[in-house]
Amino acid sequence: MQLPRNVIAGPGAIDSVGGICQSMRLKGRSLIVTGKNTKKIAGDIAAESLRASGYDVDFVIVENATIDNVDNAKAVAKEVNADFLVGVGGGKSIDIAKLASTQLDTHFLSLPTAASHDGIASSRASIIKNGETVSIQAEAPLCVIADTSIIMKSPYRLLAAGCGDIISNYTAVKDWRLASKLRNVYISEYAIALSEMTAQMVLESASLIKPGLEESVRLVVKALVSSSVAMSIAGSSAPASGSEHKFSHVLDRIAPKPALHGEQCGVGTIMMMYLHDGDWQSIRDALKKIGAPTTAKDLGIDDEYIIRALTEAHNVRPERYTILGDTGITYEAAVNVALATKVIS
Ligand SMILES: NC(=O)C1=CN([C@@H]2O[C@H](COP(=O)(O)OP(=O)(O)OC[C@H]3O[C@@H](n4cnc5c(N)ncnc54)[C@H](OP(=O)(O)O)[C@@H]3O)[C@@H](O)[C@H]2O)C=CC1
Ligand SMILES: O=C(CO)COP(=O)(O)O
Ligand SMILES: [Zn+2]
Repeated sequence: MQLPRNVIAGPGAIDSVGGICQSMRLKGRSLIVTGKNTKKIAGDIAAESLRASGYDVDFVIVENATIDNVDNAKAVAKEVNADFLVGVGGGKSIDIAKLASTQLDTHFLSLPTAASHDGIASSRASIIKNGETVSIQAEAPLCVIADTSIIMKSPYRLLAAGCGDIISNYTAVKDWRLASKLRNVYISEYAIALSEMTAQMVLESASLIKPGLEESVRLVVKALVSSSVAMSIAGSSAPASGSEHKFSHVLDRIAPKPALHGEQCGVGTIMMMYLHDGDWQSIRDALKKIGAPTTAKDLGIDDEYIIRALTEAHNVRPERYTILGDTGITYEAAVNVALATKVIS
């Protein structure tokens, strides 16, 4: 069970990165893995704090979480003799730093700049390999430093997406339980309890989650960490990634302009909860209250891609059994699901 040693969340936390690294007895050179926007928003601040504590700092700017970009980050780390990596940004930057550091057998710190996904503290990395998103076992961050002032200032859309990623735990757990009954797949009741509790917390607090509220940020950041820990307890993303994530991963591949990961997972959860004969309306109502997408139109994705992603989702990670089964959903049935749940009209 891989868990972070420290999780520090609060306003201005990023200014203490250097001191925190010293307190954990990290030495030498650091490589910051960040995006083009997040370098300016947080990467440069982290670098200043690291340099003030005597660390050398280099940067690698990344975009998509592909295996090539992981390899490139490793090459740069070797070139600059980095002793540890710091992922600063959204899920992609953090996942690249997470897998690169694991494969380099060195430490990494996770500095999320948005509460947009639940990989901030997990020991899993979601990486695109041969066009498909695969979930790879990595090492959990040594430390998570979530600066709630930076996260507060991030576009609210990112926070709403993070809520979608957490609410998706509902169908992920239902799929995992189904896999256990039909395929005797190992499940962890601890991981399930934590994963479901986290989703329930967000669902029940939906009316408190609003733009510009520090309390909303704290609530969602804590939930994202809990969801991450559930994956680490399970040693797999299964408690947080089921049929709804398969749907999102197909959209990432086929949609001309995919939406955010958590947004797509939220919409996928509405439809997969319908397939599970669960209370999809409460899921939809909560996402609407939070201001997260509930329809294809909200996602900015044409109906045809929603239907295609539904019919192809079962092909993603076929070893992970879900409500979609081995042969998936037919075209007509996919249209019915999307219409019944008002995802398309
Ligand atoms: N490993 C795991 O357990 C998990 C992994 N994931 C993965 O995480 C990814 C989704 O993460 P997500 O964060 O949605 O996607 P991204 O990392 O692509 O971030 C989305 C966008 O938000 C920008 N951004 C981030 N923070 C800020 C900020 N404070 N202000 C302004 N813009 C900001 C990023 O900027 P920039 O361009 O600079 O990066 C990027 O353009 C997917 O690849 C998914 O598979 C999701 C859940 C779990
Ligand atoms: O996004 C995740 C959990 O929210 C990770 O899931 P995957 O293993 O499907 O990439
Ligand atoms: Zn997710």
